[in-house]
Amino acid sequence: MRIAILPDDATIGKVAADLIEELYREKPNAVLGLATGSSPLSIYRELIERHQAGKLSFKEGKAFMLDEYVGIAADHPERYRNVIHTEIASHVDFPEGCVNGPDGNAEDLHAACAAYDQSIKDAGGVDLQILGIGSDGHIAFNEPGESLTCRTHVGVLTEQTRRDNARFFDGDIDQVPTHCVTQGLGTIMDARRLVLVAQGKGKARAIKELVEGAVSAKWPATIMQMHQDAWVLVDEEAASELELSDYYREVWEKSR
Ligand SMILES: N[C@@H]1[C@@H](O)[C@H](O)[C@@H](COP(=O)(O)O)O[C@@H]1O
Repeated sequence: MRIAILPDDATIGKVAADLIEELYREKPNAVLGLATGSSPLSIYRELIERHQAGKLSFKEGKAFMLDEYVGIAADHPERYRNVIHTEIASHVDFPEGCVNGPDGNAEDLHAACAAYDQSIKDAGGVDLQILGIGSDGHIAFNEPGESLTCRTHVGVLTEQTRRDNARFFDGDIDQVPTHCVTQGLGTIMDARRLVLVAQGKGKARAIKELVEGAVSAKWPATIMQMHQDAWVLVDEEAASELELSDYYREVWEKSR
């Protein structure tokens, strides 16, 4: 893994956006994997700025989202499809209909999950997947105990995740949906590059497990240790429990 301990969120956004800009320069029809949550917002701000400055275009691109709540109202601002529209898609130039997300309101959720995996395959796979991480080590909505190879599926959110996400639902855990549809860890691992970002003390334990823990379903993000091109971009607080942080800093400096 490439581990970067960076001074602040703005720098995390810049480093991740550099990777995405480089991708679209080399491959204008690249497929980008989009994540929700607060962690990727600095990346989206950078991408929008670069797009508005004429340096970056997604006009031949496609995007796939990671996950969605089940049963959330179509016009709910926290429906991930709406969040992605607000935070990034409406500000850049992906062609109409080219930003895809799993359907949490499908009549047959299992069929919709299988169809979603197929649509990612049909698009040629994800070139670069942006990821955040839950405080319990989940990526997308793959909670502890999930199969390390699963495909897009219906999942049950842990109480910790619902508590963490209650801040987006008037601080009321009862308003947070109990189920989700999510790309599986197997689906995510098929992306050609993974770029995970994390900020703040609340992510320190999950980052320690991700980078230095044993690969295990208890901490689903640890599966990234098995990926050949995984980047972990964190701030000082999120890196604060890493035992080998001095070494990671040295490697990062020497490999630039
Ligand atoms: N499903 C999302 C994840 O994709 C996200 O990475 C995580 C962290 O969120 P945040 O970045 O707001 O801390 O929580 C949510 O539950």
